[in-house]
Amino acid sequence: MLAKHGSRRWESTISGYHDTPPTSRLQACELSVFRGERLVLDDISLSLAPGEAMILHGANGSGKSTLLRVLAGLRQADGGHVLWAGSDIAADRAAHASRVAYLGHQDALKPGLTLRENLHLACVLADTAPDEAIDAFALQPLADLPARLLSAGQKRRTALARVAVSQRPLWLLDEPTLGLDTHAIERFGHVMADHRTRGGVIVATTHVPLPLDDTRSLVLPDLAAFPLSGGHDTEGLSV
Ligand SMILES: Nc1ncnc2c1ncn2[C@@H]1O[C@H](COP(=O)(O)OP(=O)(O)OP(=O)(O)O)[C@@H](O)[C@H]1O
Repeated sequence: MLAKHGSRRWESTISGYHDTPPTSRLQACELSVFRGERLVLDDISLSLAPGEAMILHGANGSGKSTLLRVLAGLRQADGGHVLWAGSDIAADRAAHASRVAYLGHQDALKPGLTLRENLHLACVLADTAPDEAIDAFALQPLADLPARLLSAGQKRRTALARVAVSQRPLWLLDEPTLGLDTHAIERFGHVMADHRTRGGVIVATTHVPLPLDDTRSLVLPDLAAFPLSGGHDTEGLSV
């Protein structure tokens, strides 16, 4: 358990996140997104129940990061909707932001703050303590070093620890294992399994295998292979 006992977001008996009752579900319905003139996502639908995980596959440029950002509410789709528990996330963006832990390609650490200090704000927002996540990613010996002194893999572990302490039910992870060694990947697998056991949902992009069991998979076609007009003959994708 990564939350402090008695926190707002954690029920003290083994249970799950407060805002992921069994009826909560992430859904994307017929999403389409243009980047500039180019249609990048066309008619993408998905549906994930609490505890489920999905891996997004596809060639470079096929729109995996774009889809994650739309699911996070960081980018608006040009068509279609994203729903959480049946409600359009556009109806209350602040509420959606408070349930999402988003990790992009950048680790977004403050270089002058220590590892532990970098976790502090997420801990305050979630009313959690950092120690269990620090342990989960074997970061104890580094906890009081400024982030600027960490290696690439150590920074990535710290960014993943920040996701873990967030106590957010929806994890959207863009190539989360970038730079991780095999031990760190294994540890990350345990953290993801724990998240799912508590009803958390994961959508992750990756070009390498992730330590996740029983995942759904969505392969995005590379629409750059089609004319700029967006006129192409692929079927809409639905998972
Ligand atoms: N700011 C932008 N303006 C216009 N097009 C963009 C912009 N950013 C990205 N794109 C285009 O959007 C498409 C999808 O990019 P995206 O980053 O979502 O792909 P990806 O599948 O995550 O790629 P990768 O596997 O390389 O990380 C690409 O063709 C890219 O060139």
